[in-house]
Amino acid sequence: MADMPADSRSLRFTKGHGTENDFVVLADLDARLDLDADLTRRLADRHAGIGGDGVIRVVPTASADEESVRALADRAPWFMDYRNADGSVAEMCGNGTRVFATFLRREGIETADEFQIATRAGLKGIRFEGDLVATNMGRWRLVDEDRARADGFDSLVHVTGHSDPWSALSVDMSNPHTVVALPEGVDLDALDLLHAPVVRPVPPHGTNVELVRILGPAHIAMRVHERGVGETRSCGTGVCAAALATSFWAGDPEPTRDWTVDVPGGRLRVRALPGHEVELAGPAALVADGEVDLSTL
Ligand SMILES: N[C@@H](CCC[C@H](N)C(=O)O)C(=O)O
Repeated sequence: MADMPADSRSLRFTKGHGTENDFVVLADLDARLDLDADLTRRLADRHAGIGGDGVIRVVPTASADEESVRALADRAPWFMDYRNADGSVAEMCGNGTRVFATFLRREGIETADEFQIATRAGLKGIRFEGDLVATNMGRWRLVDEDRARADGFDSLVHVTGHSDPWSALSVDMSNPHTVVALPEGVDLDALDLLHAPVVRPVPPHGTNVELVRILGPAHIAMRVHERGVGETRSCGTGVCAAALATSFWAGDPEPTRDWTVDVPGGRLRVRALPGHEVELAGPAALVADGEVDLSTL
C-alpha cells in the first residue's frame, strides 16, 4: 500500500468518463499522495475497489516526479498523472484529458474556456466547445513511414478465433497504437477481445490495438484492446490513431476533413491541425464523488 498523508487513511475521489472510458480522479492538490502501482490497481478494481480503466491524479505540474513534466509548469500549472488499471504508467490518455479538464473547471481551478494541461507527452491544449471538450493531442507519426508508404502496413495482428493474422499499421500518438482495418466479412461486434490480440513484430513497449470497420466517407467504427487494461469502451488516442491510419489508407495522409469515430461508448471527432497535429473532441462526464477507506481496499 502506498504511503498516505499521516492524517488520513481515506481518500476523496471523483468518478468520471469520456465516452465510457472511465477513470478514478484523485485531487492531489498538495502533492501529498504516493500513488503507486498497488494503490492504482486497488482503486481501479471493479469488484473490490471503485473501478475504472485508469486512475488520474490531479497534481501541480511543479511537483511531478519527471523533470520533463516539471519543465512545463510555467505554461500549465496542472499535471494529468495518468495510470492504467494494471498500475502501469502511460504517456497519454486522450479521453482522460477531457475528464481532467472538466474536473479542473468544475472545481474552479481553471475558469477559462481554453487552457493548457501538462501530460507525460507534453503540453495539451484544451478548448471547451459547447457540450464537447476538444484536446489538441499534438504531433503524431507513423512508426515506420517508409514501410507504410510502400506496403500500407508494417505489422500483423492475430485475434483469438481467427486463424489468419491481419495486416496492421503502427501509429505513435506519444503512446503506441496498432490499427487493423478488418477484412470484409469479419464482424467487428463479434470479435473476441477478452484475449489480448497478438502483434508481430512484438512492439518494444507493448501496444494498444484498434480494430476498425469503415462505415462511410470519413466515418469508422472501432473497438480497442488497451495496453494495461484490456478491452475498453473507448480510447481517445486510439480513436485518433484509427482515423489517421484509415485516412492514410484512403490516400489522404494529412486528413483534409473531420473524421467521425463510433466506439462502444459513444462518438468522437478527429480533426487534423496544421503542423501535423491532431485534435480530438468529445464529451466528458463527472458522475460521482466519494470517499474511500483505504484500509478496506
Ligand atoms: N484510454 C486512453 C489511453 C490510456 C493509455 C493506454 N492504455 C496506454 O497504455 O497507452 C485514451 O483515451 O487515450
